[in-house]
Amino acid sequence: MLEIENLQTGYGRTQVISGVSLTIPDGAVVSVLGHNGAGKTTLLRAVVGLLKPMAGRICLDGEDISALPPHRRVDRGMAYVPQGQQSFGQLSVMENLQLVADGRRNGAERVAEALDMFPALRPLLARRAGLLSGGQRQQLAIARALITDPRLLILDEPTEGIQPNIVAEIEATIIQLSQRNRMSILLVEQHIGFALQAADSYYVLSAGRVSSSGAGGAGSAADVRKAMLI
Ligand SMILES: Nc1ncnc2c1ncn2[C@@H]1O[C@H](COP(=O)(O)OP(=O)(O)OP(=O)(O)O)[C@@H](O)[C@H]1O
Repeated sequence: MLEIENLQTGYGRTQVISGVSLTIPDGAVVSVLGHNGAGKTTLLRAVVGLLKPMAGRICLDGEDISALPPHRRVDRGMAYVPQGQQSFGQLSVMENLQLVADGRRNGAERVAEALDMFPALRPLLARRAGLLSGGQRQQLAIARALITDPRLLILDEPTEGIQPNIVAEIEATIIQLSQRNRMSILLVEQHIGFALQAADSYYVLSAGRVSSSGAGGAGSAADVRKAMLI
């Protein structure tokens, strides 16, 4: 579904990603691991079109989308949930969902389906998003992305700073989206255990390059720790 070929990108003249190649097959979960500052978020920003490639290509279903702006990539089935559980704090949970659903075909249905993935949000629909816990806000952020009916869901550290019981719910939902809904998922994740449990394959980024990659599953943890020198 997505092929990144020898991607180089960064900020201004500063190159952060120095030749990354990565493949996400249809319906697969691909985890990207790496230390702080390795370039994980920068890679995701390039995939969704918020950063231009300095070199290399990004292909979706065989088509080079490197020059497409972010909204055209969303039209083609990409959804991006950035780090930090972003939502409109002054608006209610329902209003946050409605904002994405408005003007979309089957908007109401899509909201209901997103809430089915995160039933814990149902009793909170009237609450201001700014009053939610970090974990609830993350669930809302992913639910908003699901309303766009993505084929490729891109998640930046969805479990960062979240209490363990909600981490488990988010993890279960991600695995369910991939296994039941056949959604492809690109996941940046700090928890090596979850990143590998959920993943069909993994890539470790070090200083903007892939230092290790392989099949997902708990059996790869030793290789990942070695690549990350931990
Ligand atoms: N807007 C920016 N302008 C200039 N440099 C940036 C910008 N954002 C990030 N960087 C630099 O790019 C490098 C990679 O940052 P990035 O956020 O992609 O890393 P990361 O692997 O996602 O780290 P973390 O786990 O801390 O989120 C870092 O050296 C960072 O300082």
